Amino acid sequence: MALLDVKNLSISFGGLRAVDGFEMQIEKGELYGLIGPNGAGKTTVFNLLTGVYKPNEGIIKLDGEDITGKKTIDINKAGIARTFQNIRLFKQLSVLDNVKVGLHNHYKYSTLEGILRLPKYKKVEKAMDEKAMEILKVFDLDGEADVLATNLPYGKQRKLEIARAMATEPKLLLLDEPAAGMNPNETGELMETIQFVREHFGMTILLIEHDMKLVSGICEELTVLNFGQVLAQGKTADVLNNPEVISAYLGDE
Ligand SMILES: Nc1ncnc2c1ncn2[C@@H]1O[C@H](COP(=O)(O)OP(=O)(O)OP(=O)(O)O)[C@@H](O)[C@H]1O
Repeated sequence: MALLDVKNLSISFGGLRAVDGFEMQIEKGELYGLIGPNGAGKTTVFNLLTGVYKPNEGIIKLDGEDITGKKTIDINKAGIARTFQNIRLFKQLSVLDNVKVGLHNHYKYSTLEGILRLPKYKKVEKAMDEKAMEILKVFDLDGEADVLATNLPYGKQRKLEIARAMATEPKLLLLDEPAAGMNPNETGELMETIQFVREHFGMTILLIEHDMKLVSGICEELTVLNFGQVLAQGKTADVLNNPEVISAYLGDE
């Protein structure tokens, strides 16, 4: 059974069918790329997978569970976490606190326990600090735990966003253009981070990316979207050599 199984997914905005009959199956542990020209509908697919938009048609199953049309928070609890095209960190919080935000699905105390700083609150906060530090160590960000997120260099902000997503303990990690705005060195490090996350956590990863070096370097499978529809799907090398795919990209220049 595929970890992510999407069938006939569609959404329209006014007269525009932004995503049209979209299908995709991702197996556990796969590193999968979603590519396509600007405006093809890639981010809209992510927004459908994460409950930001409800589809007009179609079914989304995660690990056998129907998550179609559920709220974002419930989809995150079911096991999908994401990062955004424009990094969305809590910029005025510390690196440690950003990761703790991601832990809140799994660590609970009541509002009253929090306001009154009761022993349960203190115990849970301590456990969260320890867990967040553990995650930061894995991402080699523990040295910057107390730094405000806004003061991290760009590449590390991206890494922190991935660390925060991983703190929610997802089954599937969605990365929306992780290399956007990066120089070649930062992109190289990002590729290593993504491969590390896949290997260390056995994570299944779906990423949207325009950087073909990154896509061909780390993705095993690809889906190409064009005008909301799947243009090609399969092994990365085969898809990138597909003449229809090449012409869709040249048409975009
Ligand atoms: N909320 C919305 N309301 C109206 N139109 C929308 C909405 N969201 C997306 N669209 C339209 O749907 C189409 C697909 O947009 P989307 O952002 O998914 O493309 P994309 O493939 O991610 O593009 P890019 O690579 O430039 O980020 C575009 O024409 C966009 O204008």
